[in-house]
Amino acid sequence: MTAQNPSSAAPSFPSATILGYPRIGRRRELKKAVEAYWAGASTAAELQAAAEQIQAATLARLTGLGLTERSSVPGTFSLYDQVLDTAVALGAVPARFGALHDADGTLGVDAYFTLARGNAEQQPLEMTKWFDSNYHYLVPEIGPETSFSLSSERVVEDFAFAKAQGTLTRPYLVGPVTFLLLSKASDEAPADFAPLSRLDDVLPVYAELLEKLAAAGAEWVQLDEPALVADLDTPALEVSDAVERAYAALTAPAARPQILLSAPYGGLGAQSAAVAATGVEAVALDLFKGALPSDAELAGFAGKTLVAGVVDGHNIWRNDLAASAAKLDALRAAGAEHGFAVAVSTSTSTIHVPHDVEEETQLDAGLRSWLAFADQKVREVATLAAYLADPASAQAALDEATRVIASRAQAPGVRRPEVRERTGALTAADFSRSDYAVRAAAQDAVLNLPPLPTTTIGSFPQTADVRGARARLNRGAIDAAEYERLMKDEIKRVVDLQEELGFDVLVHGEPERNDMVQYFAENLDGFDVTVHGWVQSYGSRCTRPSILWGDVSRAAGPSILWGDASTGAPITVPWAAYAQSLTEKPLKGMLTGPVTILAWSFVRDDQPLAETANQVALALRDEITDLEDAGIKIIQVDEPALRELLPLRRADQAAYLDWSVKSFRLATAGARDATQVHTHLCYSEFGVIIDAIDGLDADVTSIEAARSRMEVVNDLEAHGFGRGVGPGVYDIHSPRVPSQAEVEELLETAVKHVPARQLWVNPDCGLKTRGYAETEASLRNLVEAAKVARAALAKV
Ligand code: MET
Ligand SMILES: [Zn+2]
Repeated sequence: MTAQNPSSAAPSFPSATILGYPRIGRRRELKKAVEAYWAGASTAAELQAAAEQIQAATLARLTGLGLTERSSVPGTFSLYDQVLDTAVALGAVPARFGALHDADGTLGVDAYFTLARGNAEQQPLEMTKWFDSNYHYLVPEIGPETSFSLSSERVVEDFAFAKAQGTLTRPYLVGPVTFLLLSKASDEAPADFAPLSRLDDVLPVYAELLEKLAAAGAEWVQLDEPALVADLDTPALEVSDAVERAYAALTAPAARPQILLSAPYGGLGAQSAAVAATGVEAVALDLFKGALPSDAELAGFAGKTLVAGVVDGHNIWRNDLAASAAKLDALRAAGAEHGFAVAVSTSTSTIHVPHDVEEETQLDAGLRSWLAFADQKVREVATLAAYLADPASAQAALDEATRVIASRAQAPGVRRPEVRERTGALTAADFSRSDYAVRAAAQDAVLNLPPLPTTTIGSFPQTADVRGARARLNRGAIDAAEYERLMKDEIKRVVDLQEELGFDVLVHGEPERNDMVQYFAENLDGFDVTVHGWVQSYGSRCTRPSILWGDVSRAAGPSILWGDASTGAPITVPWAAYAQSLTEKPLKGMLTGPVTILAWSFVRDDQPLAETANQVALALRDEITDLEDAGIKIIQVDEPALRELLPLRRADQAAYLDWSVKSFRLATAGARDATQVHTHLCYSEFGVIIDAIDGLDADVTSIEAARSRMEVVNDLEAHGFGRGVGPGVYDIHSPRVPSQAEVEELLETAVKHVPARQLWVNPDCGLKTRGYAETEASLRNLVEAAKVARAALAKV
C-alpha cells in the first residue's frame, strides 16, 4: 500500500478517543516480564511475547469498550517510558555510554534498558516528574555533539502488530518541541547550550518515522506536546517559534499520516495561536484543567478537528457528563460557525489512573459508583461522542451521572459537621508558633545536642521478614498481637543499631508502614484503599494511591486507651513511645505532611485542595499533641512532594504555595516551644521554592543534596536560611557506600555556606529500599565523618 497525501479524501478523526492507556497490564504483567528479563530469568523473545500479550489484551479491551473507529485506539504501549522511546527512536544516546548502537545502526532492547537503568560504569539517564503528575520520565541528554538518526522502529512494529490483530491504532510519539524542552544539556555541551537549538536536526528523523508509519498504513499519528501548557525557562516566543518551524517541517511531506497534536495537563494559553497556525489536522485540548478557549482562539482552529479533552485523565472521579455535554454544545456551535470539527477525548493519557473500578469489589458500592478508572473513562468518552451525534441517545446516561454525583454530595462521611466546624473556626494564631529564638532556647534546654547532630530520615531497610510479617497478617496467618511483637523486635534492632553507631537523634525505623502515605490513609477517616489500583510511577515501579473521598480526621481507635471520639485514635504513638522507651537519646516521631498525603493520593475534586489539606493538617496536629504527651520531643513531618504539586503556570504558583505552606504550619503550629519540629524534602530541586521552605517555619529541615554535591547549600546561603538544616550527605538511591572521606568533604562544603551551629548530618532520604549491610557501613562512615567535622570545629 502506498502512502497518501492527507488532503481532502483523508480519513476524518475518530469521534471518540483517549490520549493514552495504562501500559503495565491489569495484573502488572509488564512489571513481571521486564523484571524477569533484567534478572536473566527470561529471553528477549519471551519479553517481546509478554509485551505483545499486553498490547493484544489492551486492543481487545478498548475496542470492546467502544473505541471501534479507525485510529481511535492510541498506540501508547511502552516497555519503560515514552520519552525514552522517543529518544531511542531518534538515536539520542549520551556520549558517556559509548557505542550502544548495533552494527546495523539500531538501538536494541538492551541498549534501551541500559539508558534506563545504567550499567557498571554509567549512571542511568536522570529521572524526573512528568508535568504535575507522579509519573517519572527519563531525561534525554542533548548537546551539539548528539547525532540523530532513526534508531528504533518499535512504534512502527507495534502499529503493525495491532494491525495484524485487526485494529488500526494511532501511533504515539513525544512531539519534537516537548522532547527538546524536556531534555537537558549533555555533559559535553557548553554552558549556555539549549537542547531546543537542535530542533532542525531532529525534524528529519521525525519525518522519516512518519513516512514509515504512513507506509505501514497509519492514518493518524499523535504527537504529544504537553510542554506547551507549562511556563518553562524558555521564553514563550521562542517556544511559539519552535512550534511553527517544527510543524511546518512535519506537515510538508506528502507521505505522512495526519497529525494529532495533543496538549494535555492544562490550557494552551499564549501558545494557542501558534498551535492553531500549524498545518496539523487535529489538536487535542485539555478542557478539564484548561478553560474553554475564547471565541477568537476557537476561530483559529478552522479546518481542523478539535479533540475536546473533557473527561479527566488524571484523577478517578466519575465525569459530570451533563457539564461535559454543555462544553461540547458550546464547541459544536463554535465549530459550525468557524468551520472545525469536534471529537471527544480524555484530557490526558489515562496512564495516571488504574485500569478498572469493577476490580475493586471490596469497596463500598456507593463509593465505587462515584469512580471512573481508565476503562470507565473510555465508556464516558464514547457516551459523550454519542451525545454529540445524537443528544437524545445519551440522555439516560447523562441523567444517571447527574444522579450519582448528587448522591455523592449527600453521602455519609463526605461532609462531616464536626470536621467542618474545626476548619471553619481557624484563626491566624492556629498557623503560627512562637518566635524561633524562643523555641530554639527551649529546645536546647531539653535536647542537649552536640554541634552537627547526627540523625536519619526515618525508615530503615524493609527486610523480607518485615514485609513477610505484614503479608501474613493480611492473610490472617498471624494475629495482630503477633504482628505487633514482630514489629517491636524490628524496632528494637533499629534502635540498638543506632545506639551502637552513635547517632544523636534516633528513629524507630518505620517497619510497620507499607508506604508513607497509605499507612496514614488506612488510619484516617475519609480515605479508602484499593486492591488492584496500581499506577505506573516509573519503569516497572508502580504505586497504589489511596482514595481521599470524604472529610478527614483520625479514625476512632480499637481501644479507649487511644484518644477520644472527637479527635480519633493516635496512629503512630504506640510505636514511637515503645522506641523511646528503649533509649535515653531523643527519639524522633515521624509523620507524613498534608501536601504529600494529597499529592500521593487520589483527592476529592468537590472542594478546593486547600480545604482538604487543612482537614488532613488538623488530624496530624492531633497526632502531634499525642506524641508530645507520650514523651516524644522531636517530631518530623515529611513533605517530599511539596515541589511536585507546584502549578505549571507561574501565575498559579503563589496561591498554591500559600495554601500548601499554611497546611504544614497548621499541622505543626500546635507543637510546644520545646518540641523540635523537623521537615524533610527530597525528589526534586528546591532552589525555586526556597522562600516557601523557609515559610514552613520548621526548626530543622533535611533536604536531599548528596547527588547534586550540595548544590542546595548555595540556595540556602543566598536566602539567608536561619534555622536548622540537614543537607543530605549519603545518596540512598544507590547501593554504593560513601566513604568517610567523601562525607567529610561534603560537610566541609556545607560549613562554608551554612553556619555550623545550624547544620545537621543525615542521609538524603529514608533507607527502606536499601539492604542492611550497605546501610550499616554507610551510616558508620556518616557518624565518623561528623565526629571529625565536629573536632575540626572545636579547634577554630
Ligand atoms: C520520600 S521521603 C521519605 C521519608 C520517610 N520518613 C522515610 O524515611 O522513608
Ligand atoms: Zn525523602
